[in-house]
Amino acid sequence: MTICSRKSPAGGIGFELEEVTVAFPGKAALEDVSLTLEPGSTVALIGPSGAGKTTLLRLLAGALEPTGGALRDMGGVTRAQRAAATGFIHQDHALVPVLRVLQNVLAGRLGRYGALRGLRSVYFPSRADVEAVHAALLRVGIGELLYRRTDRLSGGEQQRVAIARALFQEPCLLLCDEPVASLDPARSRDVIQLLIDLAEERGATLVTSVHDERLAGRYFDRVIGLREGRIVLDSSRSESGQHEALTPAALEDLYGIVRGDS
Ligand SMILES: Nc1ncnc2c1ncn2[C@@H]1O[C@H](COP(=O)(O)OP(=O)(O)OP(=O)(O)O)[C@@H](O)[C@H]1O
Repeated sequence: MTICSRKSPAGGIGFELEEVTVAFPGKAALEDVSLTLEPGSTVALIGPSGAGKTTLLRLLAGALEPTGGALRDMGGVTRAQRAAATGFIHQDHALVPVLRVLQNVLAGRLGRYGALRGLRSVYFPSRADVEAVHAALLRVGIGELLYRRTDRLSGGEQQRVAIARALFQEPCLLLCDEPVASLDPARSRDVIQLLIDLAEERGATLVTSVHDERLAGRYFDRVIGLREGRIVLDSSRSESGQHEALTPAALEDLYGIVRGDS
C-alpha cells in the first residue's frame, strides 16, 4: 500500500495557488485566490451556496484548469501522479445503485486502467482485489456489506461505501464535497472523524467542503471561508487547539447573516 509522505514520489500532495481565477461564461467561480495548502494538512472549506467550494475542489482534483493565475504542485509531484493519488468523494456519492458494494468500490481504480482491463477488474476481480476492498470496508465499519446491492443501503452506509472507494485508491489527496450533507448530526461527526483519521493514518492531505462551520472548527487544522469566489476567512488552529479567527463576527461577514455561537 502506498503511504503518503513528503519523501514519497506519489505522496506529500500540496499546492500553491497564485491569484487563481476560474471563470465560466458570464461568471467567475473563483477570483484571485492565493493560497498555500501544506502536504498532510486537513482543511475545511466553508461559505454560502455558490461561493466556489466545489470549483476549488475540482481545481485541486485536476478536473478544471485555472483560467487565470497559476496552480503549482509542491515537491515536484507531477499532474499525472496527483491524478493517480487523488480520491474524490462526491456530494451525491456517485455510486451505481444496481451494482454490489464490491463492484462500486472496485470502480475506484477504473481511472488507473484502460477500458478493457478496468471493466475486467470490476466484474472479474482478483482475490487480492476482493481482499483489499473488504479491508477498506472493514476500515470504514461496513465489512459485512461487501456483496450487498448498493441501492439497498441507507444514506449513511452509502456514504461509507463512497469513502471506502476513495480509500481503495490509496489516496495521498482526499477531496470531499459535502460528505455529510445528508446525515444527522451524530453520523456527521462520525464521518468527519473517520475522514480525519484516514487522512492522518495515510499522511494524506484532506480538503473537504462542509456547510456546518462548527464541524469545520472542531475537526480541521485549517478553515477557509469563501464568498463569491474569494477567500474572506483563513483560520489555522492555534497552539491551544482553538480556531480563534472563527468568531461570530467573521462568520457573519462570511455568510452575511448571524449564525449563532460556534
Ligand atoms: N460548469 C459551470 N458553468 C457555469 N457556472 C458554473 C459552473 N460550475 C459552477 N458554476 C457557478 O460558479 C459558482 C460557484 O459554484 P460552486 O459549485 O463552486 O459553489 P459551491 O460553493 O460549491 O456551492 P454549494 O455550496 O451550493 O455546492 C456558482 O455561481 C455556480 O453557478
